[in-house]
Amino acid sequence: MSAVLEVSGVSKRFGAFRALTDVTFDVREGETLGLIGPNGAGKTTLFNIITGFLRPDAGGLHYGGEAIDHLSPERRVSRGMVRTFQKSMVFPELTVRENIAMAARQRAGVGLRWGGAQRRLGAAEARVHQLIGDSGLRRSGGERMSDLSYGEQRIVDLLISLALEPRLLLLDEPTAGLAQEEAERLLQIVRHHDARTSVVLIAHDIDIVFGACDRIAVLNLGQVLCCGTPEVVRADASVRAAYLGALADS
Ligand SMILES: Nc1ncnc2c1ncn2[C@@H]1O[C@H](COP(=O)(O)OP(=O)(O)OP(=O)(O)O)[C@@H](O)[C@H]1O
Repeated sequence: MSAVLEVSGVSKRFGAFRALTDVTFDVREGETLGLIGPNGAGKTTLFNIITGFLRPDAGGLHYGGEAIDHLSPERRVSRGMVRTFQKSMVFPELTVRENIAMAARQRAGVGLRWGGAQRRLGAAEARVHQLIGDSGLRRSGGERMSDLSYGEQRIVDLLISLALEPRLLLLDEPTAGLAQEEAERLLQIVRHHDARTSVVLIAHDIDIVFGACDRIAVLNLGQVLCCGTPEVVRADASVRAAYLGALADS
């Protein structure tokens, strides 16, 4: 399996504080990679570097085989890198369908070019319909976002991201604050994502990460302790010592 993203020797300081030190790992085509670590381990800082909001002090990134360190966040998005934030980004006054449709139309390029606009609009609408239907939301799409539960809004956040048909989807704590059933539904959507999309998932809930991810990278104090399959990570002595001691009992 080839790598869609390669992070090589990335380091980042904030003043004298080392937030990341020599971080190296890759994200492979179509996989879901979990990114875990205690509070302050550097997970969000790493997302900020991958998406271009922060520049590393050392090291670099390759995306689709190309160095992207010089690319702005906007250029990275236009190449299929999509990120969700810990806070919901929907428009509360618009309906579920309208929120997702904005993303689907942007992806389809509707409104940017005249030629074939009608066909692209039709394809975008079909995509919205399919995403809502496959989501298990039990909503028609005509409801205003503000009338949905918090958990349902987070699921729509994910559908908006998927409507952009990302090549690399970066999910920052998408299940935080969700009831168990909603978290499982959201992860089911992630698991059944388009096989061409690679996902990096930050989550604090160990059961969620071990259940949903093909591989897991463990950060601790800004360093990668281990990166491998759930079985490899679960068996790693340094991970157990630093972070997953509780796993020994599970
Ligand atoms: N802009 C900044 N200036 C100074 N320190 C920062 C800045 N951004 C992050 N840090 C520090 O870097 C460390 C890593 O933060 P980061 O948010 O990346 O961790 P995290 O693993 O995402 O934590 P959490 O799980 O709590 O979200 C923390 O100690 C944080 O206080």
